[in-house]
Amino acid sequence: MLVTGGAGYIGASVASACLDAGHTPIILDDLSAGVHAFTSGRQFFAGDVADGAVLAEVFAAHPDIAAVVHCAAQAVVPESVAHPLEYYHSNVAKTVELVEQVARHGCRRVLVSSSAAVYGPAAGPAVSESSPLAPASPYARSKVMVEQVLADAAAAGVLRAIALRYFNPIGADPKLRTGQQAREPGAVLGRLLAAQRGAGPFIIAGTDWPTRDGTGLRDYVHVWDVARAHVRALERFDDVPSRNGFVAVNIGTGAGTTVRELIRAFEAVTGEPLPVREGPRRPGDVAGAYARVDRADRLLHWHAQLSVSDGIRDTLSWRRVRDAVLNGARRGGAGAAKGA
Ligand SMILES: O=c1ccn([C@@H]2O[C@H](COP(=O)(O)OP(=O)(O)O[C@H]3O[C@H](CO)[C@H](O)[C@H](O)[C@H]3O)[C@@H](O)[C@H]2O)c(=O)[nH]1
Repeated sequence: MLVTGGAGYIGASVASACLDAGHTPIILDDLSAGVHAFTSGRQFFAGDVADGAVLAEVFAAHPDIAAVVHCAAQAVVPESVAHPLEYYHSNVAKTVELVEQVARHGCRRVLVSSSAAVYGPAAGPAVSESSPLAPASPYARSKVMVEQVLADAAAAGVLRAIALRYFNPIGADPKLRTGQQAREPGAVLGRLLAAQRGAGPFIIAGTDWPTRDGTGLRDYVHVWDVARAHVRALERFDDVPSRNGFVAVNIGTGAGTTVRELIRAFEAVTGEPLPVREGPRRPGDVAGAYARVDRADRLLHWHAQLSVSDGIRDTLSWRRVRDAVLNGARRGGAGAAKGA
């Protein structure tokens, strides 16, 4: 299968999970956010998902591509607020181009990255796929639009599509082939890592949320479970019932973790107390939600197997090898991909 964004955090994990399951991923990535080291030993085409010439080259070399896993996207919420047109162009317009091209090359299965960000804050705390959509940023709206584009194309018989709505992915490939590209990602686990290495206390962003301990609640799902969900969806693609050829599926653990619980889990994994301070809410933040995951279970025969502690442990392990992997000095852990 073709994996767009296959040199990024999630796409590279998907490519690894495909390899481990015996499916050869073909990676298409423009390396704007992805890293070249994650394509090491894998079939890789450098280019834009909307570039017809590159896609023609990909399909000429691999006419048997049965499905496209479309992970390439811009995904930084504040950046999307500052540069909405860039986000709609990259995420929506280029998806339209990609889908037209791949259908022209005879490939009619698309698995696309979507996000829990499509749901409104009022949908929580447990959100199912039929909870109301109320995307709160250009990034989130671009994901809703991508789903709509695919649903309409599916209804017209152009293709069939499955959208996976990820909750909060954490962790790294347990074999440490890939992980977060950034040294200290902006999301909460990156802030915990920064506090652990002495960059000042971790600030809890709000203690007056309507949750069991007053702190924000999220459904942290291990990126390897997320990657496995893609493999399941690809393997079951033609058996997944859908309305008019399109279906959206939540990818989460089905359980919420508060910030205080996350801190305790982090301290349990490291065995050290973490410097923590209570602070105000972040602007635009929400209390949060967790996924209802019965549809993933029913349609994909998938459920998360790894815990939040596993995600923390793999994040810490990844931090130790990250520089060596990105510099090409280390090609993942045991069982790293050999040339595909
Ligand atoms: O220093 C911090 C950072 C985060 N938090 C809390 O940790 C939880 C998780 O925060 P994240 O920023 O990790 O996750 P969000 O769900 O808020 O945001 C994530 O999902 C968004 C889409 O919904 C975007 O993709 C965003 O980039 C990504 O981080 C929240 O309760 C937040 O308030 C803190 O207490 N302190």
